[in-house]
Amino acid sequence: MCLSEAMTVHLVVRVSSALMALLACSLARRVLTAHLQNSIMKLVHASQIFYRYSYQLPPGKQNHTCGGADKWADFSSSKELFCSGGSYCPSTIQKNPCSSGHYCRQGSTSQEQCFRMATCKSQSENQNITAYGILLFAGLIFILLIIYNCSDQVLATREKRQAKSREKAVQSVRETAQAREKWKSAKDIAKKHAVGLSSQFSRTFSRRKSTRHSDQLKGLGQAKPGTDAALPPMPPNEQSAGTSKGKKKDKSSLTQMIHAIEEDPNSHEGFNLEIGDKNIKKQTGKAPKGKQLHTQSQIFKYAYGQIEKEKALQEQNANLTFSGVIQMAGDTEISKRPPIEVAFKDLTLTLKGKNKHLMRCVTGKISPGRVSAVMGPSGAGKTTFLSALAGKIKGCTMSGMILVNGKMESIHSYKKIIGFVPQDDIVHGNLTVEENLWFSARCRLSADLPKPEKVLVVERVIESLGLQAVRDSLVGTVERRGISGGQRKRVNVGLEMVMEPSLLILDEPTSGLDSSSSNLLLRALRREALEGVNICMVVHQPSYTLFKMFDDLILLAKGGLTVYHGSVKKVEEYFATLGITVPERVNPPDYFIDILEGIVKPSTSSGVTYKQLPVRWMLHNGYPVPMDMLQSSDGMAASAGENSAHGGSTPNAGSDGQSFAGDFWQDVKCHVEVNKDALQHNFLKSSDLSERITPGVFQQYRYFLGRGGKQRLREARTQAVDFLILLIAGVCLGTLAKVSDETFGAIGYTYTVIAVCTIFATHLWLWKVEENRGALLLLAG
Ligand SMILES: Nc1ncnc2c1ncn2[C@@H]1O[C@H](COP(=O)(O)OP(=O)(O)OP(=O)(O)O)[C@@H](O)[C@H]1O
Repeated sequence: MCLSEAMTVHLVVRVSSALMALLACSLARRVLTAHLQNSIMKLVHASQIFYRYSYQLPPGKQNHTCGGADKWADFSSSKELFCSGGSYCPSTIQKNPCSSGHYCRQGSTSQEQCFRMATCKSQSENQNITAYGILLFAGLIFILLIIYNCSDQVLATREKRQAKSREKAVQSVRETAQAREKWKSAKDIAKKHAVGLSSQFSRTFSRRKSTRHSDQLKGLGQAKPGTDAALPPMPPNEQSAGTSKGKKKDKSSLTQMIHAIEEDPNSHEGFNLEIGDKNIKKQTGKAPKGKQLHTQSQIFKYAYGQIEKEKALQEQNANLTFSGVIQMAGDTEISKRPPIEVAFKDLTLTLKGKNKHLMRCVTGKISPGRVSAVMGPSGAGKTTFLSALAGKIKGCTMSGMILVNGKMESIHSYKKIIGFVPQDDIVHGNLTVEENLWFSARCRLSADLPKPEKVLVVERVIESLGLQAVRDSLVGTVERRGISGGQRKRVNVGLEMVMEPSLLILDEPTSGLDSSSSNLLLRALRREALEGVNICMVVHQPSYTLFKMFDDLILLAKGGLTVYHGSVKKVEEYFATLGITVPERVNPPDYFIDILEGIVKPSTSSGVTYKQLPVRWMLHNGYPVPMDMLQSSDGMAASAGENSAHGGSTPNAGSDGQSFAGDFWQDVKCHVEVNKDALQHNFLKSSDLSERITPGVFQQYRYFLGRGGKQRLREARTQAVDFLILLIAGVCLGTLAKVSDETFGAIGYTYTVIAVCTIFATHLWLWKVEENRGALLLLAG
């Protein structure tokens, strides 16, 4: 009975049942009593879930019953329960050694044939598959080497092709522009000649005409029948057709040309652009939407052609007359964005839970088409002010009003057309400059805008931020050096510019930039303002030239109090009314900020102190002044601004006398409030008034996947090295660790886990070292 049972056991079932039995045995031995074991065994038996093992009789006990197989046995202490490895047991009484070319694992009832390239000596328990291992190892190394060497090539080839078609487009546009210039100058010459000729003709004709006319007059009465004079006068064209055909035809076409030139001296009639927008314009009758353009080269040609045209228009603008400006304003070519004007009245922000004022009684507005600078000492609340404007403030209660386009609407309703550039970088280091901009444009521009138009937007931004030279360069990460810091800052700004915002808010975009880069950036922003964009930015220590490039200034004192808000041109005039004059050769913004910091004592005859400046501004504009501020300005109480600036108490603060539990409770409350705000900010939907339909979630997810793929491909080199290290580690440890049936290679697995952890820990450490190295280099410098 035992034998027949043993012979019917299938290999797979046997292994699984052995595994189950092993686990159960080792556990049961420790935990269960013998009685419990028997009960379980009976249960298992009755359920018929498990098959029994191939059983081998103890040596020398031929008549031994097979009852032992029905009992649980501890595998680790009595191996002989199974047919031992290297032999096979066709019956319970027979044990044969495994022959060469075969292998017999523990508990075998027959010997197994070795695989083709594997070697099996006689009495082998396992086949030797080293050859397979070497092949696999070589194959994996080969694949990793391919990834290491070619991963960059895939993207590089694509980029090269794109760059080529772009170069071609630039070349063609340049040629077109040159040809256009030639055509224009030829036309000018022709025009001059034509005008000369026409005056000559008119003189000759008028002479002849007068002669003929007098002849006609003379001959009217004496004309003989059958002569010309008797006939009614012919229309001039017919006349010319009838008589001196050649000359007169010349004259008429010349006249037409003169008229054409006189009507539109800039027309390029007779001059066909290869893929110029003018041609398309003629077909559609209005500005092209790029729908007809399909190939990359066509799209680039269109974009560059358009940019060239805009440049020419700008050059013309430089010496525009007043009437020219009026014409320009009506020109549909200059696209205007939907305007966003933000007005704020008595804006006060108080930190929840702590009752600390971050900003107080700020009143004013920022307008479309103007560039406003927010300045003030460090910690004055500039970033807080920008965040409040953009509707990004969290953990604060806000009082006062914010009006958008004169209405009480939530700023969130316009979020699709509001760009926000934070202080920290938002670029992706392992994408190129162009890829970063393109991703932002695709996700945030209107979904129905055709691709060529999006390309045009991106190209325009690259051009205006002076990023052409680095457009194909990686932005760079800690591990991989990329573009310079200044260029990186510009890319940050570009990410928001490509979404064509109506309100653009920037937090210190010029920090860390040299004066020429700052100038370039501000010029680009001014160009945006020309399109009606409302620009508001925090700027630190601008040079005088830069300062003069702003339209408006919002000067904040510590505690988020306004000291001045108005035109840049009038700031010195205002401070002069307070008796504060900027000394010679001192940069006005630097001087004002030094005063607000308390570093410089204003040289004033009126005795105004820096603490009084916010109240003076309020009184100057007739704004209501809170009592505590009024008292503080009179020197009767501690200044609210000063308190806030130094992190002290404000209206209801009284933490000094609070117990630890009270403080803790305040902190918890504050934390909850901040999280609540964050949740509301992310999940509460406000109505969309931006009139822009951006790509849907799935479309954006598709773009995101594309970007992710590129990033992974860029990191492929590092990952290939990681896998190579893992592979070698695995081979080494695998060779060292003995794999046996009892442990199921658990030691090998443990080693591998340790190796993986070590490698990742090393990576982390390396990143830290890199970061610190950067910091140390800075310190050393
Ligand atoms: N969420 C907040 N929790 C606690 N304090 C805050 C919070 N937000 C701002 N503050 C405090 O408000 C003050 C103004 O901060 P803000 O970052 O607006 O200053 P800033 O003028 O932009 O400074 P800097 O020029 O140095 O960037 C600081 O004292 C800051 O500690």
